[in-house]
Amino acid sequence: MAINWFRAVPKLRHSEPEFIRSHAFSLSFSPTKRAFSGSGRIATALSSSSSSMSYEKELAAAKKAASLAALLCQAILSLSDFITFCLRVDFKNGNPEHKLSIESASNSEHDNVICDQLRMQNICLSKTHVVNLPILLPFKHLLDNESAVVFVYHLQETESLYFNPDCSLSRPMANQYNLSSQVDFSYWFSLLQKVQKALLQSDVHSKSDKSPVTVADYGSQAIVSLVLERELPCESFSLVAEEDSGDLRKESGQETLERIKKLVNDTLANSDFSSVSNLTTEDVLRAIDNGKSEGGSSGQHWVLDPIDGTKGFVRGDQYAIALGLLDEGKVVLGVLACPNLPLASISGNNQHSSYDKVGCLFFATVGTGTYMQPLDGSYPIKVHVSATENPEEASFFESFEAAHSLHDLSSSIAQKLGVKALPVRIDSQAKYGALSRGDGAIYLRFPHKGYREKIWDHAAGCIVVTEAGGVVADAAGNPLDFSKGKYLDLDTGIIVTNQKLMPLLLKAVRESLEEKLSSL
Ligand SMILES: Nc1ncnc2c1ncn2[C@@H]1O[C@H](COP(=O)(O)O)[C@@H](OP(=O)(O)O)[C@H]1O
Ligand SMILES: [Mg+2]
Repeated sequence: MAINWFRAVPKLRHSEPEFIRSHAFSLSFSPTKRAFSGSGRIATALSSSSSSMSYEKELAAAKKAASLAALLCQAILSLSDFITFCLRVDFKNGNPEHKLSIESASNSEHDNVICDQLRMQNICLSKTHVVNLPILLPFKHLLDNESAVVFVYHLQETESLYFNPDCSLSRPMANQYNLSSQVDFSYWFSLLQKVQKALLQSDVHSKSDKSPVTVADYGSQAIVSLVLERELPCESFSLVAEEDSGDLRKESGQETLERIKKLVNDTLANSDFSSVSNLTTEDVLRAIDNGKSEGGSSGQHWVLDPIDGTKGFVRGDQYAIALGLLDEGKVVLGVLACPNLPLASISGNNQHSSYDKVGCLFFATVGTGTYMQPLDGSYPIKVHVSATENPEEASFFESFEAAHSLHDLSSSIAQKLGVKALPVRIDSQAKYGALSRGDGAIYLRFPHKGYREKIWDHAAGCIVVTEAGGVVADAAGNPLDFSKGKYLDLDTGIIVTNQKLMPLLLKAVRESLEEKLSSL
């Protein structure tokens, strides 16, 4: 037996990972632990190199797939015929009921509906106007709220205007437009009052079928599915992914489907996969539907969120293409492409970075650590979570969207820990990526009651953080269980930090949850 092993080694290094799992080491290789058991020189050598040897090829394929999908998403964001304008009003008190969000794509009904409504209000708000206007909006008076954030998009430009209760503008907008709190907002006040009325009267926000995010979501899923299938030909290819082709197969989905096909073909044509680029709509639909698997505790399953943080994507903020690999129910590989994440730290304490370089790829395989590589393809570096033992120095991450996580609860936990920095609120699993390189030390996620977390929202992020030395757990301190199908069965929430801070964090979480319960 030992001689057989010895002979198999050089061959296995270049052979299919499936072959390793199913045949050669059936007696000595544990698929669950991903390790070789046995004794002596050969077994030791094998066990020390087993994970990198087994997942090398999968990782290379996953990196290619995620990078290409990221390229596609960026291309979509830069297409003028998709995002002509998008006005979003978001209230800082975090109450989702008070949220008004309008996302629009040019040449679509949305623009026309909004423009018609505005015309009826005697406002001529052409696309050019929207682009050039720094929309100054003292929403405090308009909606009797604490403060508001307005986002105006055009092509790749994104401006964020922060209005304080005293109607002054927060930086950097004030600087950028050379404005000060002395500016007379009265003209804008009346204009925007009318705009808001018009927007509320229109029902555009319910018609989102042609939005760029739809095309990007499907396109990204199709690309990842095609690349993985091509790179890792294997009979039992299984993909658990967020989207399915149901809506695209309907009559109403045909225009969107054509757009997706074109973008997917264009993206592949400009890549190593140019030979796959003449896809028909049926090819695209089939690639999307590859993601119908349910996952589970046996075998291998790829887990994909084609655009995680869709709200951030539309806002022009953070989003991620997240790809994980489950093997016997455990996450063994993860890749996160974060096209908008600065290469420099985004911790609450980093006041100085200009964030001019963005786009990061994080990747990890079990037992080999986590790496971050700029999306432009330059060299990867090994990353580690923050080593801080002092919660006062730790800044923490949470969802940008208050509807996705209870900000009040996080704030109570942070207060108990003595965290001084303000929360860093960003969308998507970019939080896991940022945490893995030590930008902050804690990530807190407490969904509203009844919400069930999905595996594609955490699989890649989880291994990226754990391989960088962090711990990902539910609110009771249990590791996340990815073996139950599409959903994670969780105790209350998800908390992430380094090993030293975890006991303190768990204590603060327990106390805050008890207080919350007793106040009900
Ligand atoms: N009510 C809710 N509570 C918690 N998470 C939610 C939610 N509604 C949607 N989500 C999930 O939150 C993800 C985004 O996470 P984050 O808040 O960290 O950006 C979404 O991923 P998608 O954007 O891929 O749909 C979605 O799966
Ligand atoms: Mg998601």
